[in-house]
Amino acid sequence: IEHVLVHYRWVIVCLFLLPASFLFDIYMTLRAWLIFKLNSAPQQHDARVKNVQEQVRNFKLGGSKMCTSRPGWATVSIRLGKYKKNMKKININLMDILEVDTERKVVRLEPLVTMGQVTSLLLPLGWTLPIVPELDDLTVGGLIMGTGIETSSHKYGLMQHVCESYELVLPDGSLTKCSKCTFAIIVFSISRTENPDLFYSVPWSYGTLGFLVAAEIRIVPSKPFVRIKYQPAHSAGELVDIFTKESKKTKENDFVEALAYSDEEGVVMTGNFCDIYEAGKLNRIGRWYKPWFFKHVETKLKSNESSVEYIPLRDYYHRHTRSIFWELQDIIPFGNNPLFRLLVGWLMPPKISLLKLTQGETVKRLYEEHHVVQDIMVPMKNLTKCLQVFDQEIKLYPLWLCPFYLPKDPGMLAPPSEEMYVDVGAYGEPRAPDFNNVKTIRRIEKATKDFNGYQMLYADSYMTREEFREMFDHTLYDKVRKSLPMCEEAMPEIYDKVH
Ligand SMILES: Cc1cc2nc3c(=O)[nH]c(=O)nc-3n(C[C@H](O)[C@H](O)[C@@H](O)COP(=O)(O)OP(=O)(O)OC[C@H]3O[C@@H](n4cnc5c(N)ncnc54)[C@H](O)[C@@H]3O)c2cc1C
Ligand SMILES: NC(=O)C1=CN([C@@H]2O[C@H](COP(=O)(O)OP(=O)(O)OC[C@H]3O[C@@H](n4cnc5c(N)ncnc54)[C@H](OP(=O)(O)O)[C@@H]3O)[C@@H](O)[C@H]2O)C=CC1
Ligand SMILES: CC(C)=CCC[C@@H](C)[C@H]1CC[C@H]2C3=C(CC[C@]12C)[C@@]1(C)CC[C@H](O)C[C@@H]1CC3
Repeated sequence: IEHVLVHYRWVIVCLFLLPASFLFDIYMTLRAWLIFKLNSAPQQHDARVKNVQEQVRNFKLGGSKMCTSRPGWATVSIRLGKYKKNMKKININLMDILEVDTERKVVRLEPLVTMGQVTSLLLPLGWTLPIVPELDDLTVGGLIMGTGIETSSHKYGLMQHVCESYELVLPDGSLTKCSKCTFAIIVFSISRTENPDLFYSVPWSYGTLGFLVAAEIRIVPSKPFVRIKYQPAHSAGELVDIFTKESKKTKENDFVEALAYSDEEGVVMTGNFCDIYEAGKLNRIGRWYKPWFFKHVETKLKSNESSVEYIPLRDYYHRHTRSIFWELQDIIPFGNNPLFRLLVGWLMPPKISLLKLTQGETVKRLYEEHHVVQDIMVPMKNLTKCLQVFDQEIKLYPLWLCPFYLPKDPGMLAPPSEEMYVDVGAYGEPRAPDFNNVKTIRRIEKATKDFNGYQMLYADSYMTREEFREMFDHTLYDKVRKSLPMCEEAMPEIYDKVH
């Protein structure tokens, strides 16, 4: 079985995982439809939260700690979460959209709501989240407790920066709400803010302060299409220049992204919401028979000229979903073949959770040793140096470049000053001859720290506890953990979950 899993993984994926993924999606869509029609989600929310409180109150101190019961294989991250084996698992059965408030411009969501659900509901209403992380299965809880980024992040920041409030069941079983400390509140001492210390320490806390049971996230008006401009670059300098310039245009560009195809070539994409499209320039890239998005973008390198096309908004948001960025080419090598797309493309992609569940020990080990999945966030001014480090250490292309604005808010990320950052994402097989998963990633982690950057923690991290504390500012986190009853005794530390 292992031999087949390693050498003919596509057989298993095509014969079993694709139909299973399809059936799972049908079940979830029908369930969501029924819940919406019966309007049952908001009514059941309070009872479900009480159930979470009860489970937490029943937890007995001593030895083990608490985490969510979501199995490791079901999550969108590289790790399997072995810590879950020995911890008391709290079942957070909260997976519905509770309310869309277009007056206050917020949506209230339960933590297991996925990005796929959010876009299905909001886009037809003419609204969207300011940031929609692109994989359908990413959840609100995971993105808040971890982090979320998208190509609109140069305008809005990370997921944490578009959240208005969190409702949490704390380690002692009490329910609390915390919200942002706004300028008006500081200046006029309006006492509407609730526990801002907790609010600012929740992002990147990986569920170590309490259990999220609902969150209010801002919404912004959306339009049905995105006008995309592709600008090819034929040297590293040109790529970084265009990308940096476009990222600064926070008013002009709604979306900015770049794909680096080698150390010398890349394509910068800028996008804007629009209501209509020019005749002959509409490209419905989400359709099952269309080429994978990163392959389509690569064709833009053949020219020196920039070009424009229009993409339906939902297709744009989930543009990297069908090919799981460029990961699927390793799993189904003929996945982008036109005939395969035409016949089977509608079943793609297999669910990440099912890929994880069926990967087996050998595939997992091979991925650990010969594969890189890392996102490194560095100040934009260090992008050139960062690309050189990636080229020297892993030589893996395409690289995903996504700019984001990082304000100087309290919390785990404490940048020296507010500035534009960039996420450099590497997903695939490294071609650097002396690649060694632990040594190489450790060198990249060191470089990241030297650049005043941060590692995204859904990926494998090899830092020591001290190095981790140097990269992420634990001042507020430690203070909040001390102040919350039973927190230090009942909840693990972030490092113990992510290293
Ligand atoms: C995969 C998936 C998951 C989903 N998950 C959930 C979920 O977990 N919880 C959930 O509540 N919904 C969820 N939805 C959304 C919901 O189930 C419907 O798809 C929603 O879009 C209603 O569309 P409709 O056109 O069938 O309803 P219709 O009955 O035709 O809707 C009529 C009109 O009501 C308005 N409307 C629709 N939704 C809302 C709203 N929320 N607030 C105010 N006005 C509205 C719109 O103007 C719409 O045109 C999900 C959808 C999908 C595809
Ligand atoms: N574009 C992007 O921004 C992308 C982001 N990611 C990353 O993927 C991860 C999200 O994946 P997803 O599968 O949704 O999340 P996970 O289930 O992996 O959850 C991530 C962390 O959040 C904690 N958590 C989740 N829900 C709750 C809750 N209700 N209460 C308390 N803690 C909670 C989990 O705790 P526990 O360990 O106890 O289960 C876990 O430590 C994030 O880390 C994100 O940064 C990945 C790809 C793209
Ligand atoms: C855009 C950002 C910030 C991150 C994107 C990260 C994703 C490309 C990865 C997140 C989890 C990864 C997993 C895999 C591929 C790459 C991700 C989707 C696998 C599906 C690869 C095959 C393995 O057998 C299972 C992996 C699970 C996690």
